[in-house]
Amino acid sequence: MGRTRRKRSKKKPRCFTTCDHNEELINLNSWLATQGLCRNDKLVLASFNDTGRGVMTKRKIYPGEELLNMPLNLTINVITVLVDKTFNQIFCENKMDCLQKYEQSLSFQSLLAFYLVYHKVQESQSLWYLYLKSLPKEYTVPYFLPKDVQNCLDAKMQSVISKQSDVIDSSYNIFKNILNNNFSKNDILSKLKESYSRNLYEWAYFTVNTRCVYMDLTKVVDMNNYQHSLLNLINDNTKIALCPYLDMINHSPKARNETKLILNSCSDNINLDNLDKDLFSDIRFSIYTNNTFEPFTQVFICYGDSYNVKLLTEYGFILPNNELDYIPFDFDVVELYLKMKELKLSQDQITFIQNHGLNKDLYVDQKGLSFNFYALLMVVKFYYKQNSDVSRIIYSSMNGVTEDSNFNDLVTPLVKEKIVDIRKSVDQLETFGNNNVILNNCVELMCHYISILENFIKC
Ligand SMILES: C[S@@+](CC[C@H](N)C(=O)[O-])C[C@H]1O[C@@H](n2cnc3c(N)ncnc32)[C@H](O)[C@@H]1O
Repeated sequence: MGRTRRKRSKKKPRCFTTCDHNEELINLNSWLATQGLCRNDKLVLASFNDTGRGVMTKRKIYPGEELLNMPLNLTINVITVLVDKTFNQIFCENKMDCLQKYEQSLSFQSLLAFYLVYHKVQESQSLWYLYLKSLPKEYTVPYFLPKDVQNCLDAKMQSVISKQSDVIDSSYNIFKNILNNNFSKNDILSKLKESYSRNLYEWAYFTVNTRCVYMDLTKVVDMNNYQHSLLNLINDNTKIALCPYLDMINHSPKARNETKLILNSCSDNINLDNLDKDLFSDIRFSIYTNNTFEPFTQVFICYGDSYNVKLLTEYGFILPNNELDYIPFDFDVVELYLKMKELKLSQDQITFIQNHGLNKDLYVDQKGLSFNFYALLMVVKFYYKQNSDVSRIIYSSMNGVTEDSNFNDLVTPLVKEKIVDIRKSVDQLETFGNNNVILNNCVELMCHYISILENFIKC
C-alpha cells in the first residue's frame, strides 16, 4: 500500500453529506442573504447520519464566536404578528367580538402556528415562501402515532400527548370558529378559509414546537395595554420566535450558547398602538457559541436541559443513554405496595408525607432512588421508631449523614413489577413493526428505562 493510500485509509469515514445540491436550501440561503442574514462564513448546511439535517463548520470555531445574526424583521415573532394588517383583519372584521369572546384562551404558540398556516396557504405569494418550503414536511413526535400505538406507550408519554391533543383541539376549533365568522372579502383570507385544515394546523403547531427559540421583546415593545390587540387572546407569554437558519441547528446537552438583541436608540419600549415594521429594521438578533467546534463537525446549540420524554414528545428525537432520564412511581402505587408488604401507612404518616411533599417526585434514575422516594421510605421505617425524629433523619440524609438505610431491597419487588410492565408494553409496540422512526424511538427509550431499573436492582 502506498503512503498516500495508507494515510487516506486512516481518515475517519465522513458522517455527513453536504446540502450543496438541495434546491430548496440553495434558494433559502440566497433569499436569507438578500434579507440581511449574516452568518459565520465557516457554516454550511449538511445532513448527518445520526441527527439528520443540521449545520456544519468547515473550519474550527472558537468559544465566543458569533454563529449568526439577523434583522429582527427576518424572524417571526410577536411584532410580526401584531403588525400584519391582513392577519389582524381575521379577528377584527368578524361577526364575533373575538378579542373578548376568546380572551386569554390561546397560547402564543397556537397563535404563531395559525400565523404559519395563514402564510402557508399563500404559497409563493407569501413573504416567507422560501422559508416555509425549507421546513420539514412532517415531524417525528409520538403525537402523530396512531391511537392504538399511543395506548401502549409509557404513562408519562401518554399524558404529554394527551395534553398536546387538548391544546391543539381547542385552539384549532377556536381559529376555525373565528374564520367561519370572518366577513372580510380579502382574497388571502378567502383562501385561508378554504384551505384551513386540521392536518395543516398540526404541522404548523409542531413546526413552532420544534423550531422556536427564546426571544424576549418586552424591552422593545411596551405590551402593557394589550386589551385591544391580539395579545388579549393570549394566556401565556410571547417570548418565542422562529428564526430561519438558526433553526437548522441541532441540539446537544453539552452545547453552551447565548443570544442577544442588538438594539438601536429609538427602538425602546414602543407603544402597541404605534407599532410599525419599519421601526424595527435596525434591530438584530445574534447568537454566540461558548464551545469549540472542530473543522467538519456539526455545530450544536442547547435547547435546554431535557430528559428524553421531553425531547421525544416535544422535538421528536432522543439522546442515547440520556443521564437525565428517570422512571416515575405514583404515590398510590407505592402506598398499595407497602400495604401488601404489611407496611401500611398510618394516617399520621400520610399527613407527614403530604405536608413534606414526599408523595411527589418519586422516581428511580441512574443514581438510584430520588430524594423524595428515599425520604418516603425513611418515614415508613423510622416514623414509629423509639427515640428517633424522622424529620431530623431526613434532614441529615440531605447532608450526607445516613442511618441504616439501604432501601433498594425494600422496593426491589416494586421495581421488578415495573420492569415487567414496561417489557409488556415494549412487546406490544414491537407487534406494530420496526420501520417507523417514532415507534423505534419510543421502544428505545422504554428499553433504556428497563436497563436503568435493572441496574438499580443489581446495586
Ligand atoms: C430546530 S430543528 C433543527 C433542524 C432540523 N434537524 C431540520 O432538519 O430542520 C429541531 C429538530 O431537529 C432534530 N434534532 C435536533 N437535535 C437533534 C439531535 N441531537 N438528534 C436528533 N435529532 C435532532 C429534531 O427533529 C428536532 O425536532
